[in-house]
Amino acid sequence: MIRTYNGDFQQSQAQLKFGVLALQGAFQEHIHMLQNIPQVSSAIPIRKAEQLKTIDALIIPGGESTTMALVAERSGLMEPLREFVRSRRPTWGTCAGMIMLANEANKTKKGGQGLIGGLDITVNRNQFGSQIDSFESLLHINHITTSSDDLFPAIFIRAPIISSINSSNIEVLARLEHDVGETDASAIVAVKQGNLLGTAFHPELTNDDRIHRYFVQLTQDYYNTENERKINNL
Ligand SMILES: NC(=O)CC[C@H](N)C(=O)O
Repeated sequence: MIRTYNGDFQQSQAQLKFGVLALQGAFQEHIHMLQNIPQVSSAIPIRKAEQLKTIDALIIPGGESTTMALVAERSGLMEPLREFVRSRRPTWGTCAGMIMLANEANKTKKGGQGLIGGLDITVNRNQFGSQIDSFESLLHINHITTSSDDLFPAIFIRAPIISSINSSNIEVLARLEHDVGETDASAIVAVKQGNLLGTAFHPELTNDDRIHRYFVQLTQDYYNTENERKINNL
């Protein structure tokens, strides 16, 4: 028997509740992907701070990080989102979502833009400029792909890159692998730091749910360990 986060005993697997920030951008696609994963009991759009208390893990989708930050600030969500990340609950940002999770962003709008923070990285917004707005690339991703036969189809749309890693706790999960315009093949496009994930691309726009499954597994492992720790301390 597994004890879930809220202390209930379940017969089989932990049933995890996921939220997807739904202020703007590609949130519906994430919700659909999550709903098809067995350990996920619910995947709901998050628009209010109170809803954050009801979920075990969060995805921040792609879209436009400046708009997302503005709406989050207006809805009183910015500080609760920071608190969610500080509480160590698993959080994954894709594209604009990764920008929101970065501690530092370059090429921000005039006067800067609000960030949730948590990932000790610097991101360059709109790295590929208008010349290469969108492209698809097959990537090796740590923990996700195992050989050159099962690479991940990564869709980049006005994407950022991770221009600097500012902590030894960051694990690089993926690099571009091919030069794209002026951007070198070594550019970092996916990272992990504890329970935080950041991907510069859009896995929810593919048919490949391996990163979603990985995120769900990471969430399940985290709560299993937490519960064991709590039970041992009883
Ligand atoms: N597809 C995306 O999420 C684009 C990100 C967008 N360029 C931003 O800066 O927020």
